[in-house]
Amino acid sequence: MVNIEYNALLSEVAELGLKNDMNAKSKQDKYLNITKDTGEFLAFLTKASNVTRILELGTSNGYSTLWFAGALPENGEITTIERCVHKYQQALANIDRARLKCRINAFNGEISTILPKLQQGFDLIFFDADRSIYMDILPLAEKLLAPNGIIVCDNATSHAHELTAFMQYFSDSQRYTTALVPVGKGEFVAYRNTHCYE
Ligand SMILES: C[S@@+](CC[C@H](N)C(=O)[O-])C[C@H]1O[C@@H](n2cnc3c(N)ncnc32)[C@H](O)[C@@H]1O
Repeated sequence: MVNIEYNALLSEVAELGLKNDMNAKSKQDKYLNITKDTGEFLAFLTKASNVTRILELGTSNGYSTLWFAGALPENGEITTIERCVHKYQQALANIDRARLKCRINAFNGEISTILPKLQQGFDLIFFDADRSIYMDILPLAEKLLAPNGIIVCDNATSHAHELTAFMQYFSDSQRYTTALVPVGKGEFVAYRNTHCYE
């Protein structure tokens, strides 16, 4: 898909997301998409860091998946996990429309159940799901992260109080270089310095 059509698709998915969230009866029904400038930041990070394997926790309707996938090279792949069937199906439909060349492995299920089944070596792991499980799944996520891999966590300023322990874990570790990027709802990034799986 050429750039101009791809941008139009991204705008359409974002707009439908906003409309959906305005009419949603509960938080579970909301798509809660990343902001457009967050998408631009994620695409920039993917390209500038030569990322080829991405793991996304929290697909929703696939808006952030499309930002990542559009920035991946043809041999790239993104694995994304969503537990809500309706959102997962919506994501599949959006991904289908994008006619992407890279591989997209979309899973419908619980993050904690699916993570142990994945192959190690993700260059980037994006956290955008239920924040209360992040500390529990951290050991599994670290196992899956490639040497010199990057962790990105959304809502780092909008819900900073819920992410204190998570961000502190990386900031206190010699093995990571971290930054809080003031884009969208706040993107916390942690770069793994060394070649170690612990
Ligand atoms: C903030 S939304 C993700 C938005 C998406 N990244 C985007 O920007 O388009 C969080 C999603 O994670 C899903 N989710 C939350 N906790 C989960 C879990 N433990 N396992 C699987 N999916 C989960 C929710 O159903 C919700 O759709």
